[in-house]
Amino acid sequence: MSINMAKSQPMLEVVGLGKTFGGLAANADVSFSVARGSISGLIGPNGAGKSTLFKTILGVHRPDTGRIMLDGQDITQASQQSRCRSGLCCTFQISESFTEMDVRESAMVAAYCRTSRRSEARSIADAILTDLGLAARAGRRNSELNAFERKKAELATALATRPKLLLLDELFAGCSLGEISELIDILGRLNQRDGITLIIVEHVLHVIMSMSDQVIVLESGRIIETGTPEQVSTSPAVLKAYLGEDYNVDEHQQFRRPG
Ligand SMILES: Nc1ncnc2c1ncn2[C@@H]1O[C@H](COP(=O)(O)OP(=O)(O)OP(=O)(O)O)[C@@H](O)[C@H]1O
Repeated sequence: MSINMAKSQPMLEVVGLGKTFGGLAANADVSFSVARGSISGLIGPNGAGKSTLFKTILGVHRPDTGRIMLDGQDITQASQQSRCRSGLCCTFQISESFTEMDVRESAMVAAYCRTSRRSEARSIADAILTDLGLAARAGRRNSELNAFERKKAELATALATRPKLLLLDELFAGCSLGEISELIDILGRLNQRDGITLIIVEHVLHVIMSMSDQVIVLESGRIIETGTPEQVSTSPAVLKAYLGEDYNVDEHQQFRRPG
């Protein structure tokens, strides 16, 4: 494959993905693609199917229909570990088994996905902790961190796998305005400086609208709109999904809840 072809190839391509639980279609005929080096926002009302889609992309769920291509490689049947080695990772809450580890050890465990050498895993972990402003907490147990430090430790652990595509599930939830702005700076750096492609699921809509190159909107398991933040924020289908039939569009045609 020529270099130009590789560059134009999407980082992620999802085609006709479907996942049902019992009789409920949590995702139905979901198709979209994510450009290399871009930031995509995935939004939708509660129960729209966002987490199910993330989990299916990550290999937690097996889809009933459709396929998933990561950087040109079909990963539909791949294990979670193999997806991680192929460069797909998510931020996940530090589980019980990690709470008694220190911050550096958690990141080192993740770095072993890239190297079997302890010294190298340690230098990967330390470089990331320094970059995220967590170096001074490297020797602290995860259980000793405050909520925001815990989020950054989760991000550090995900980054230690050296992802090319990182899925972020509600990273901004519960953050103060100052913390939101710090996270936006960090994610911008990871995207612009390191070339990491990002997909962000978030209920904090102004974050999605300010950061994303494209926004994908799910409702009842199906994509109802894909476009730039501007296109999505004025889409009648999106307004109806969020606000119901009786929505009003303000004089700036902006997407916001009334009141
Ligand atoms: N493991 C499961 N077993 C059965 N039903 C499930 C399972 N996971 C999700 N669902 C159902 O699938 C639908 C989509 O759920 P999902 O969590 O993907 O939505 P969401 O958009 O992430 O919602 P939220 O914004 O509230 O987190 C919901 O009706 C949910 O109850």
